[in-house]
Amino acid sequence: MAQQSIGFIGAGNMATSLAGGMVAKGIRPARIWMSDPSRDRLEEVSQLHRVHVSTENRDVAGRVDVLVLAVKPQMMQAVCEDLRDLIADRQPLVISIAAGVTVANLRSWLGETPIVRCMPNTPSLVQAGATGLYAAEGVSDEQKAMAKEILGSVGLTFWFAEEKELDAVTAVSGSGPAYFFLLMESLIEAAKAQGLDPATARQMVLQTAWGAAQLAIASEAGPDVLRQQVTSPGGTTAAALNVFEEAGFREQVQAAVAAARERSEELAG
Ligand SMILES: NC(=O)C1=CN([C@@H]2O[C@H](COP(=O)(O)OP(=O)(O)OC[C@H]3O[C@@H](n4cnc5c(N)ncnc54)[C@H](OP(=O)(O)O)[C@@H]3O)[C@@H](O)[C@H]2O)C=CC1
Ligand SMILES: O=C(O)[C@@H]1CCC=N1
Repeated sequence: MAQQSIGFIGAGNMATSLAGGMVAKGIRPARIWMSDPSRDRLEEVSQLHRVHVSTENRDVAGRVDVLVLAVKPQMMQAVCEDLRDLIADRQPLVISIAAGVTVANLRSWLGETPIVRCMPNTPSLVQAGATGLYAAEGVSDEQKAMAKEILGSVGLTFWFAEEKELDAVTAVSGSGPAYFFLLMESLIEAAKAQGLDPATARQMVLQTAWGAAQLAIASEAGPDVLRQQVTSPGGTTAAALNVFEEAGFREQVQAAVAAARERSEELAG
């Protein structure tokens, strides 16, 4: 990977997942900077990943080649406007990971600079991320390659030609890990309710989730076929799946993803 320095504005869950994943992948921590108002948080991140930290966003934005904006969407305007003069001078590649915040929003707050919007997810921490990317007009091929290299160091990357598509990406892969974690939580609770001890319940559920994902990735067959292979006619799986189907599980997933997409659109303001 090239030797550009990378700065994160905001050292929250997603930024630390990305930075931690990048360091674990072999990117030198000395190339990574992070800023956040919380000294405690920065101390924790620097202990864990050995990256440079600062409580001053301008200190980070003034020294890096690639600036990753990783604050909550609601904070983005104030954060960008504070950096506007530095951005005008330095013209770094800006990568925003914020849900819903559009290139038009970012341009109006930051001024002219190359902008890539992306939607990563927290499994990036273990190099198992999935990131959707969209390059605004004016981003060079070299800058696109740089963005792909950074996000690609922590998982799979997918380019989208239309910015609007990122709302669907947010609802599917951005928020998606939480849907699977909810299923894991619920299955652990159910296992405990059936009398398994908590530690065993947790391990068995996580191994089952990991195994199912690995099998689905490795297999040519789709998840529908793999589901059928588990489901013996008149057996236990059929009894469980009937409960899910009767409760409208599929419709609930459709509605949940539509709600996430709608929220992503609302965040654009
Ligand atoms: N979490 C996820 O799975 C994903 C999140 N995202 C996007 O990533 C962004 C961050 O989300 P997430 O990591 O979950 O949120 P967090 O709240 O965990 O992280 C945001 C961080 O920014 C800090 N912060 C607040 N104000 C400022 C400021 N003025 N300057 C610098 N840092 C500041 C916050 O500090 P404090 O807590 O003290 O306010 C917090 O540490 C969002 O825009 C979200 O849409 C995208 C994909 C997935
Ligand atoms: O919940 C959120 O808004 C962010 C975006 C995708 C995942 N977390």
